[in-house]
This record gives sequence, C-alpha cells and structure tokens, in this order.
Amino acid sequence: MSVKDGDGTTSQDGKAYELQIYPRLSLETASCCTLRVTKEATTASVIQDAAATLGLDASKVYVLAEVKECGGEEWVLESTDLPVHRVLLWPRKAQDQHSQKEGFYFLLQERNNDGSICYVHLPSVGNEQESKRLVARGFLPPQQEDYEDLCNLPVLNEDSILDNLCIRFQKKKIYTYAGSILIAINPFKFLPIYNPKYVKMYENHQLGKLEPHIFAIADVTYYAMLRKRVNQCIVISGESGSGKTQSTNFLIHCLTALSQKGYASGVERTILGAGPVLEAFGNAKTAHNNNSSRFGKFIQVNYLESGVGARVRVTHTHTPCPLMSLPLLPQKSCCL
Ligand SMILES: Nc1ncnc2c1ncn2[C@@H]1O[C@H](COP(=O)(O)OP(=O)(O)OP(=O)(O)O)[C@@H](O)[C@H]1O
Repeated sequence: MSVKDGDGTTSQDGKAYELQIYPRLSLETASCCTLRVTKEATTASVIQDAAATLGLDASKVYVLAEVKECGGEEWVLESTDLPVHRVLLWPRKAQDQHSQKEGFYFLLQERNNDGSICYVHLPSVGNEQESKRLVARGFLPPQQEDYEDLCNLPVLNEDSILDNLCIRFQKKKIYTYAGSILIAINPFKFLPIYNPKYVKMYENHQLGKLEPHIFAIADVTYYAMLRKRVNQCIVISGESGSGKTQSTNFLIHCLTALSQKGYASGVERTILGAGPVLEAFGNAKTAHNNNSSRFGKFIQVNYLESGVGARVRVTHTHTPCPLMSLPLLPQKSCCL
C-alpha cells in the first residue's frame, strides 16, 4: 500500500491509500488490482470497487481476506471492517508496493450460498481442529453449537435435549454429559476413539475437562476409589441394543489399562472372555440386537491397595441392567 497526498480520492486526513488486491477465483482474472481508497473505506465498498475493476459478476458475493505471511493464515474481513486500518498495522515496508510473495496483501474470493468461502485450492478441512480454525477466521460458517453437558443448555426441555444430542451425534460425538451421568448413543459403527491414546488422554482428568467419553467415567471412578478408598459403582442402563455390553467392555478395557500399568496379566482378556460364556445362558436374538443379554450383569472388580486389579467377578443377575462395582481389596488374590 502506498499513500498519495492530495490527489484523487482522499480521506479525512487528506490521504489516499493504495490496496493490493489479488483475486483468487475459479475464472481467470488479472493477477492483481490496485485500488485507491480512503482510510474510511469499508470492506464492502472495497469489494464492490475491486469487483467492478476486475469486471466480475456483480450477482455473486465476494469476501476480502487479509493475508500477512505469504502462504500463512488468511483472515476474512467483516463487511464493516476498514481495510486501510489493517494495513496501517502492517510493518512500514509492507505498506509500500511489494510483490505477493513477500506477503501482506488482500485476497478477493467468492462466497458460496451457504456462507462458506469458494476455494480454488481448498485446504484440507478433514480434521476438526482445522475446520475450527477456518470457522474462527471466517472461512466457514459457524457450526451449529452443541453442549457437552446438558446442564449447560440455555433452554432445558425435551426438544432442546434431543436437538443437542442429535447435533452432537451428527458430528460423531456419541457421548454427552448430564452432570456426572454419561449419555451414550450407539453409533452402530466403529469409531476410532477407544485406542490406548485415549486411555492416556483421559487419565487423571477431572470429569468435564475433556470431551465426554466413557473412558472419563472409568478414569474418574478408578481415581476416586484410590483417593477416597471407598467402593465405587457404575450403573449402565438402556434399552436392548443400546450398547450396554459394549460400554461395559470399554469400561473394563480402560479400568484394566489404568490398573495394569505395565503388569500385563491378561485380566482384561479374562473378564471379556467370561462375558460371552455367561451370556450364553441368557442370550436371545431381538429386533435390535442379535446377541441380546436377557438378564442383567454384575461385574465386580477388586483391587489391591496399590491400585492393581486383582480379582474379578462377573455374574448374571435378574436386575434389568448391568452393574459394575469396584471394591478396594487389600488382598493378594486373583480369581474369576
Ligand atoms: N460404542 C459403540 N461403538 C460401536 N458400536 C457399538 C457401540 N455400542 C454398541 N455398538 C453396536 O451395537 C450392538 C449392540 O450393542 P450391545 O450388545 O452392547 O447392546 P446391549 O445394550 O448390551 O443390548 P442388550 O440389552 O440387548 O444385551 C453391538 O453389537 C455393536 O455392534
């Protein structure tokens, strides 16, 4: 950008400023257009002038993005933002005419009907972090807000709860808290959120600090038992096929991983292996589940004072839901 005194369009301070605007559009256009604008020119008026100068389709919507570093982050300006004010914050050298590869310029891009930016070279938005960054910088419309804990819903009724669970489920977030209760929605497909990295990630974290997860429940229970030296109990409830057995398996997986810490003893394999045998006495094929456990299940995991899993008992009961209890056992025994 360069400043021209007293000629052409001038602002209140008597100066006209030149903006270097590079179009990044699907159709071939001039590589750069230099606009002379006042300090008070808004993004909307600059876009209008640039589109007219470049002979672009006036029926389309365009956005102006500020680029500082070449190849670095681009920030979409609001229509009321003042581009010259942005330029005045650039280093002195960058305010003069310079080539695009030196950075510090504006990009003109097309906006889609849904509010997202029409990218010629779309950066990968595969991962959530990248798309969050693009939303923050104005390149993607904000995602529908969802609440990790139903207690934080601004309006609490059946519709808002179901809407929130639905929005989260569409984002592949199957877990949601309701205070210290975890709601799980069966995805009926594999989600890569149960590997050891996740056990580590949730280890010794306060509930609610991280994204809701079944491992967070296992972790909080395990550490509460060690800290308070009081038996802990996890109740899993839900209709047939809702994922109670899977959830129990994930809990066992996490609890054994937390308590083993290098003592590979195959406790998890033993517990999980016992499940199908016991279930065989009470399983049936239902409309929702071809391996439905008709009776409740009671799993008791006993621990040594050191926190190492020592004893496990898995029993089928006639209670309507499985129950897990984690008594602290100061004994050196290991049986099933
Ligand atoms: N978190 C999950 N991720 C992937 N698939 C899941 C998950 N939870 C459940 N499922 C799928 O749903 C099926 C039924 O789940 P599960 O057997 O755990 O239900 P259940 O509540 O124990 O049913 P029932 O009460 O009839 O025994 C599983 O076989 C699995 O395919």
